[in-house]
Amino acid sequence: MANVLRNSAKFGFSGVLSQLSIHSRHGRECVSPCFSLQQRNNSTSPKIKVDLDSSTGVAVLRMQSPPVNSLSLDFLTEFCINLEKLEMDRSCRGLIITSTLSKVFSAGLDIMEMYGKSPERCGEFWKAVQEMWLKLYGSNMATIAAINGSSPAGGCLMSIGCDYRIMADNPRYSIGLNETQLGIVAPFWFKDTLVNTVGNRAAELSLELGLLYSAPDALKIGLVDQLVPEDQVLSTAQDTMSKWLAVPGQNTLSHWLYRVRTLSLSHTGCTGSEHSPSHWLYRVRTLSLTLAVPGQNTLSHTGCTRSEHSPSHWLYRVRTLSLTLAVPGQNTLSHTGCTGSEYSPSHWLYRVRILSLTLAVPGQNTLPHTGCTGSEHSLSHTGCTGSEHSLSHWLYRVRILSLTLAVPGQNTLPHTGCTGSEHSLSHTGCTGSEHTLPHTGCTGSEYSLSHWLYRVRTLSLTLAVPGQNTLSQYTL
Ligand SMILES: CCCCCCCCCCC/C=C/C(=O)SCCNC(=O)CCNC(=O)[C@H](O)C(C)(C)COP(=O)(O)OP(=O)(O)OC[C@H]1O[C@@H](n2cnc3c(N)ncnc32)[C@H](O)[C@@H]1OP(=O)(O)O
Repeated sequence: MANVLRNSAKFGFSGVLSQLSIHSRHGRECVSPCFSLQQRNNSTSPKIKVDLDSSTGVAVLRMQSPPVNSLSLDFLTEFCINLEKLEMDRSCRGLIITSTLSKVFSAGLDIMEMYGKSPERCGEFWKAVQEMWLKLYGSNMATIAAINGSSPAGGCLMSIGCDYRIMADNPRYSIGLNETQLGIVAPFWFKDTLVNTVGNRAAELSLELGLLYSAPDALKIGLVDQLVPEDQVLSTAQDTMSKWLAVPGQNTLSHWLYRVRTLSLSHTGCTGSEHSPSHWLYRVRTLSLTLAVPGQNTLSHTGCTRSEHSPSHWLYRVRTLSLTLAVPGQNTLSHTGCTGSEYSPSHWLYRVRILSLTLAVPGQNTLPHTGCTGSEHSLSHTGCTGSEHSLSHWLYRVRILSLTLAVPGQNTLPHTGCTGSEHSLSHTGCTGSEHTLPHTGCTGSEYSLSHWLYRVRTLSLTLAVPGQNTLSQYTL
């Protein structure tokens, strides 16, 4: 193990990944539909065993790949095939994932896959990792991880990709995204999933320090939901599953809406051109930010040359910052107008973020960071042209009006200066069917206004960026 990690470090993960980026530029396709699972599975001995109980509609997926259920390309391929089959089987409503090995749930990504492989193989492997997460996190089944052993890194990702986590109450077992400790950085979508699970601060600490939590500590921070004696992990998962399945429609709207944000902002819906969000998200977020090392040229596009921060510290923050501001098709941080040393990035980014969130006025070009040259943060910039409205007055009204009165398809926001159809749903910039309202199951007039407003509000807050496409929500 140590040798593997040493070799990986010697040859450099970043080298591998930059090779991968070149490969991606030419070969990247949509993750899900184009992913040729069948072609990749060369393994003969099954690494996954699935038992579906047709009376309960619950499947138990057992990982059985000694010594440690590491996530190799073969393993992931088999895992995804099985998941896909279950997903398509309408009789299956719940999925429990566990391990047949003693002491280990999964050791995470197979280190050997990240060492000395061709760019093509790296690309296949990395797609498979993403596919595993997308399928799990986007599953329509209720999913429970029955964690009966250690679950570091990719194993932890697999666990937090599930709806619920039950872990063996054994302090020798650990779980967490420890990549930083290995000298690599957890991709942003690992981070997003962790944030969704344990919250910002715990995720921040966890990622910067590369922490592995013992089972009791994992429970304390909410990384797992329940600890039970080791021999009861599976039975508890089965009991818990029956409760999940008793919730009407649990795996439809509420389940999905919560996840759609993470999924849509990540890299689902990869469909096209070089500047598609997926391309951008993958390359800029993962590559630039993962490979960024202060003092080296990788961060030069951010204008940041400071070396006083440790990489993990920096990477975590830069990643968050860039994710917040990145605008596809533009240079990530330059559009913030941060051109000199007078503002540290954190200073600037904090302000930009607050300003964007508070001053943005739908339908107007309120905070085009690119064009801000001086007086841009004055009140007039908000579109408020007279002294009769104080800033707080304006912001209060706009915010309330925007959120409360918006009725899709109508021009309910004149106060904001919107003059056309821009407050119809299309205003959200949804360009594909995946981000449209039907996605929520809401199809029109059968819903009352309050029903609608509730959904619109959630959707608007979640997806809508006036005048921009949905995925640039991270500009907020
Ligand atoms: C191609 C794309 C390149 C992208 C590069 C950029 C990177 C981007 C970021 C990627 C994010 C990474 C996510 C990951 O998951 S990285 C993997 C991290 N995993 C770990 O740190 C776990 C390491 N393992 C352990 O801690 C222990 O093994 C464990 C607690 C799981 C079990 O302990 P136990 O004592 O029971 O077993 P051993 O340690 O003795 O191990 C037994 C054998 O298994 C081998 N092993 C262990 N882990 C792995 C692994 N992850 N991959 C491959 N092999 C593994 C170990 O070497 C032992 O083998 P030998 O018996 O032959 O020595």
